[in-house]
Amino acid sequence: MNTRTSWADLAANSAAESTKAGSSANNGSVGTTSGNAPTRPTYVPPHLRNRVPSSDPPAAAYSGPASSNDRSGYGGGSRWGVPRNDYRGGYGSGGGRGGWGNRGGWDRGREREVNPFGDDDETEQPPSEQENTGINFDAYEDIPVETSGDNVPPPVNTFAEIDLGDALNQNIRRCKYVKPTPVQRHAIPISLAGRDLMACAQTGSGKTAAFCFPIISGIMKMQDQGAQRPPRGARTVYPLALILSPTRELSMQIHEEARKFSYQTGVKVVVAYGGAPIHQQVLFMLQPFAVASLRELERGVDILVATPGRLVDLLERARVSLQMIKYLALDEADRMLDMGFEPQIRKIVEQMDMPRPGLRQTMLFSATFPKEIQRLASDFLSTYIFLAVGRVGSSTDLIVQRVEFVYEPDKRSHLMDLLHAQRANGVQGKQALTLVFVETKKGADSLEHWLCINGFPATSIHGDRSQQEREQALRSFKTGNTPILVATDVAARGLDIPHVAHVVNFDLPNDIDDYVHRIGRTGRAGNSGLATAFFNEGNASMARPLSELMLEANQEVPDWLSRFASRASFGGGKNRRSGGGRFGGRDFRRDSSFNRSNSDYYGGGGSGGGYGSSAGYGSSGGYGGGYGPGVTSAWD
Ligand SMILES: Nc1ncnc2c1ncn2[C@@H]1O[C@H](COP(=O)(O)OP(=O)(O)OP(=O)(O)O)[C@@H](O)[C@H]1O
Repeated sequence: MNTRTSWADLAANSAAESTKAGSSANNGSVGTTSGNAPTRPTYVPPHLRNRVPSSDPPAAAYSGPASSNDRSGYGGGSRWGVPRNDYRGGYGSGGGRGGWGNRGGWDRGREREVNPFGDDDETEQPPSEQENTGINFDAYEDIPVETSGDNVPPPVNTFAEIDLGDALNQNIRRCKYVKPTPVQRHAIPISLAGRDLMACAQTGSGKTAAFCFPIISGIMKMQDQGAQRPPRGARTVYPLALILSPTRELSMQIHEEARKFSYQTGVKVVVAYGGAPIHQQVLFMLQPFAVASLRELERGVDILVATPGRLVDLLERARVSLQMIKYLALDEADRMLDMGFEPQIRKIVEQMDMPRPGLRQTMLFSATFPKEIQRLASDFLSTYIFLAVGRVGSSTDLIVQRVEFVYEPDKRSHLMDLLHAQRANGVQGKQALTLVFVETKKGADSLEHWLCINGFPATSIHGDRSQQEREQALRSFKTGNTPILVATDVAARGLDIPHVAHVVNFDLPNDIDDYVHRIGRTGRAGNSGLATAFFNEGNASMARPLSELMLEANQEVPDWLSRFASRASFGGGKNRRSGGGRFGGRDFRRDSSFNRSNSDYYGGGGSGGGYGSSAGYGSSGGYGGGYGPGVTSAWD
């Protein structure tokens, strides 16, 4: 149960944490202090922002700390010309242009590995259980867990109980992970036992490590057993594991995490993701950077982290072969299998040279898993275990949720009121990190502009921004240089940004699962957070799923929303609650209406078919669309 405080207090508390944690990064930064508008010498309006000067050189395969004028005419992610202080030393670039890169991992010439922890002096201090590990374990003590499938391996309580290998265990300690989170307690033994897995667990509950640890540990074991690897330097590379995610930023984040977990294990992790808009990309593929990065990749990859579009491109150009894949992980698996991505995923998994289910191990993870998507996903799995941790498809009750009725034309001034109050309650006048979701890219640009001219340093992330702008915006937000990030759904899933105090759904999404992922950018790893949604008649179809979700998460549902919910006709395609709207998400194999043919879904493996069937998926725009006419998908 939440200890309720006002939203401003919550935001202020979180800002206090932010201040502590981010003080070095923020040191002297412009735009986060006091209520006055910052000095903005070089503001560039949104319509000029994507004009990348043609003289802008291709990014190098490695870049150290950059100077402040290397970005398209404006300095910080804020576009205010704020001096940049948000580069992490030693961070391999991969360029801002997408493409490839082992981002700072291996010095491939000499096979010397850059320490991703920056603790080269090796004075390792094992953290005590009291020490702040980023996870508030008490919040997870009584979390409900449900598993189904044959012979489910028992969960563990500690990392020590699992044979992950010394090097990986040391990295877990370096990450200050004292004990496994609930999803890790269950998922890691299942995966180590070689079983396929479909796992649902709440946002921010540690799913990345849950799929990375077994993969890294498995590859280490293969190395110990002297497994044959293809020769390095070949034009085609043969990764042993593939991790797919829907956005570039999420792929980069998974890569960074995986690189930490695999430090000094001998396991090599490389990321490949989409980059600039297609016309620039074609041009860019001819640039030396692309060639250099491909060469880098040719020096070896064990785990390839990728977005689907870029991977298809690489497969078609025969730069990557999936023949040797032993592990396939789909993060945000329900998104990866919805209308937008499903054909690409089928191509990668079924139509290229990847080993069949049963010959590889497949792990699907998400916080939401609608039954229709579970059914689709079963095509990719063999005799799998379904794991549900927490109220799946639900939000965590660590997030205080507010819904406010705001007419469309009043949204901006209402947002302004929230931000002013938040600033007044903030720590030392600092703005708490606030993530504002809007529906369209244009809407993001225009709100960002409006916030900036009204004294709130903001930046934005959406699909029309270049990759380097997107990365820069994220950095600028993380460091607090621009403590407001206006985003489309491209930032809704997976991004782990510490100290986000407040998520504002300026425009509510059309899909309740998207709402769950969006608000999950706060209240992560056991910390509290606040989510405010602006609701009006245009969101009537969300009234019912939203009020149900809030009730489930012990939130106060305003009377007016309940009235909307009782009026709203329900049963529309998009707002089915994940897993059937009850605790645990539900294994679709247990639902007789999904088992019409009486085939043995517990047997998994290829019997699932049924895409486009009368189960409802694929009809009326299908699940997970949510983009109105003229709105292009925010996804990569
Ligand atoms: N065992 C652990 N101990 C302490 N911190 C952990 C542990 N496992 C993960 N974390 C931290 O918890 C945070 C959230 O983890 P992660 O990003 O994997 O969540 P997630 O479940 O994938 O969220 P989402 O559904 O939003 O993608 C990260 O900062 C991660 O480093």
